Amino acid sequence: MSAGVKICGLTTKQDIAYINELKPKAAGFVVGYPKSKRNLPLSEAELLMKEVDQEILKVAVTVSPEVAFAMEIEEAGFDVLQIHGEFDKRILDECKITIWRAANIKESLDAYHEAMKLPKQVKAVVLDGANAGGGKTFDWEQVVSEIKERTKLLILAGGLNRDNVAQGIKTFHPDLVDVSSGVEGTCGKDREKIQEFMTEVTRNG
Ligand SMILES: O=C(O)c1ccccc1NCC(=O)[C@H](O)[C@H](O)COP(=O)(O)O
Repeated sequence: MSAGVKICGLTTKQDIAYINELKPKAAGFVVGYPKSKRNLPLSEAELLMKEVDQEILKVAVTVSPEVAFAMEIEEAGFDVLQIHGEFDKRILDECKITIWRAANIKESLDAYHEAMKLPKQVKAVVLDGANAGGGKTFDWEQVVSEIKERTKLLILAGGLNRDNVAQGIKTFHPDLVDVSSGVEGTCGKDREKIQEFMTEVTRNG
């Protein structure tokens, strides 16, 4: 079966229209991280998220969230909370929401190995470039040669685009591929780029 696609960093009604037409598996909204050009206040992300078709997973993506913010995200109705940066484990006690833990690959793979050991509520590990949403790949060959343990779903992210996603799938056999920069135009997401990316994924399993 083909890898699913997550289109991340949605910010406009136009982006939502593309997603509802092209139907990736998941749609991501960056919240609580004003340093990002894709950041939205939670209330705005919630309004857009409610416009996303029912069958598409709605993912709130954030960095080092406090427990109270994780609770707000859950209450807003997102399906998944994707956590970059620090992970306060008390979130697991206070929230029931499915968590995807991001491992931003800088030098070591420690973050990946730690993420794989987390409790079952953490359903997936997102292998991402050094900087979230940075549009840059990491050293795939080096990383895949060091990954043995795989007890959760694997999501490949970081610098993917229509030209390299086939190789990424061949290298990691991920459950999902996650893209943001690679499907952007000058102003938000680009419909043609999303479509071409999704076609490549379908073609390459
Ligand atoms: O997109 C951001 O600016 C961002 C900021 C903080 C945390 C996560 C963020 N993005 C997450 C993603 O878009 C993806 O999970 C992933 O990093 C892929 O991004 P890209 O390399 O741009 O395709």
